[in-house]
Amino acid sequence: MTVSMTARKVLLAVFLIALALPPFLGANSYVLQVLNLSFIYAIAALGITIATGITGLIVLGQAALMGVGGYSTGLTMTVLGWPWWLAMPAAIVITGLAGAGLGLLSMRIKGHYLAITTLALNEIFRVVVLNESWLTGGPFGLRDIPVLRVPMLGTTVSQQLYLPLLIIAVLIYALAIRMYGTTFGRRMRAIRDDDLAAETMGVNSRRVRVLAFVLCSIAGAIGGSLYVLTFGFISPNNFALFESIRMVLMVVIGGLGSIGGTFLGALVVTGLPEMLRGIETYYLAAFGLGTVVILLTVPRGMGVIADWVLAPWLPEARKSQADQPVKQFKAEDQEAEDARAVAVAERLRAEREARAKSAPAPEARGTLLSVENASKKFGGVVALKDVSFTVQQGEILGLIGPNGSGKSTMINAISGIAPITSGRIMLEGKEISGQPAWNVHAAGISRIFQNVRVWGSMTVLENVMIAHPATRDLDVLRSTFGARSANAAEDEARVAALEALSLVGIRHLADRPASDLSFGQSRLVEIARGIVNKPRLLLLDEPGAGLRGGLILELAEILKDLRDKGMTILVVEHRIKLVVEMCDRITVLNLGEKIAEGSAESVARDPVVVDAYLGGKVERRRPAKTPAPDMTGPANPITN
Ligand SMILES: Nc1ncnc2c1ncn2[C@@H]1O[C@H](COP(=O)(O)OP(=O)(O)OP(=O)(O)O)[C@@H](O)[C@H]1O
Repeated sequence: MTVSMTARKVLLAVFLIALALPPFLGANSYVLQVLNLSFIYAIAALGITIATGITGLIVLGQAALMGVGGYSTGLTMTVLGWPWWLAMPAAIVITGLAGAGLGLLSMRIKGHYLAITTLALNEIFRVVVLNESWLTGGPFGLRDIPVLRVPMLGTTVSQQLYLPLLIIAVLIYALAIRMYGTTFGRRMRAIRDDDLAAETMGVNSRRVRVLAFVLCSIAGAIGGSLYVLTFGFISPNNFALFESIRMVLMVVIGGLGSIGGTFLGALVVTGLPEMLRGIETYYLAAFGLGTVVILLTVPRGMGVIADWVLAPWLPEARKSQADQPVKQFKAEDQEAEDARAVAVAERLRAEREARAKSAPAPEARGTLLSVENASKKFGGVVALKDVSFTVQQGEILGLIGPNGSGKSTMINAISGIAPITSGRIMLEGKEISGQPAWNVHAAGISRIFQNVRVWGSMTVLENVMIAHPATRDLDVLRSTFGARSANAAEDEARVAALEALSLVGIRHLADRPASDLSFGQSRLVEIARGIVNKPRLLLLDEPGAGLRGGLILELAEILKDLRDKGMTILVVEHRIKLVVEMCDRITVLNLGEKIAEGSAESVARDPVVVDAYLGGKVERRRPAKTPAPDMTGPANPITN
């Protein structure tokens, strides 16, 4: 049974109203204090969800960032005498700067090493606070910090601050959910799913990583500030390693990456141990056991419930993940997919033939890309050696060669993910070698990879929208707060993405999570993603690998269609029949060196090429003056 989106909105409203009621139902100060604490931790733990759950950067030192926020607030209020409304923004800026430093560090330190570095933050914070006691009060902490008061809301501090804390937490969570579905959220998720693919599709991973850490720190700072303003006292113990682990637990119980789940996780991790205090010494053991049972039985944690309720505000992929299990691709789906591919191929062919009758395809118009004496070494391995060739405007150039000849290395070098060791790569006279992948993409070069690399946690539409230039430079504030320019850019990217999906015949899959797709469909998503920015040069690394039947036909027709529309294409492909059918010219590599180039026919005649494919056996197999082999027939050694 599916429950309507309106019903879910009502459910959320009921939940929030129920959460607002305790002070009005006469809940005692202790209960309110525990709930206040859980709202504060919910805000701080959201930082971990943003950095770790959404962007994939493991943060194990959130309590330290919370501590920086807490101490900054406490010190500016006690030493400088600032009011809370000045102290809190100052704390956010100070902690945000610390986060930016962490982000810069994350460019050099990756994965588990980064996790260990953030873990060390806890210890660094503890040692600094303990040793600089002239400023921080050392082990005794800071006392008598003025707490916030809202007299009209009750007599005790916990009563007075209950509603403000709840409202602040709900607002911050609403902003985070909004950010998740906009361009910045998409870029974060793309980096988590596959950072290399993200970079080649124009995502500036450095900027996104730094911003993810800054947002994580801001959440920590707000949590730390509110802690100080609620309790009026802090000591190093309030922000120790144990607190970091507790916040990680909130995020994990909440279902890693689920924003709503983190809120529920914070309520459970803060509240449940207090409820279990009745069993005295065993309460923490019981809590630990309960956590393990939750994680074993519901690996997506409380995110299952939270995402289901919040579905009206979540992007389609998360929504459908919350509603139904991943769809398995079956044999009958494959048949339908094949029939669809053949139909698209026939449509494109008919359109192309009609175009050819009314107007001839544009001629090649000068050099678009020139590779000049490019060499690439991996330690002692020379993958490319002094390779030079050009790609002419509007042509399809095939790059072929036996296994290990350097084809993928060349594509990687052009697309900016594996810079050449020497030589130059020029795009219309401007050097692009040495540029990061996102700048190469912005210059007008798109690529698809040898192995399919779609972002599985996003919808097909989101996958394609990321690569559109309209949203590339939108900052987090403009896109989250829905500035008019940001909304217009989103609309432009959405329309272009749907057009690209139509062109490759899979518009009907736009709202499906990419993880649900077959291999062939994922390949088509990659092509749509590669062409949505209308690149000047499209690089394809074995686009036919793993495809068969109708999809191969469809691929060949799509590429010819793009070429007819003026797109320049450089394609690496092992299926020589496909290369011969599609390409205007062919360049051949062997052992990292260029050994031939020209038309399919001239390349096929070249004994050096045949020799490279047969590994030196050509002379024994074929007399020197035999006619050129038929590139499309099985007798040709290159085609087999
Ligand atoms: N990251 C790397 N580290 C070390 N050596 C590498 C790396 N990438 C490629 N090579 C080496 O460079 C050479 C060229 O590899 P490359 O993948 O470019 O060849 P290819 O022509 O694309 O092969 P295939 O057709 O099998 O994909 C090979 O000897 C390969 O082992």
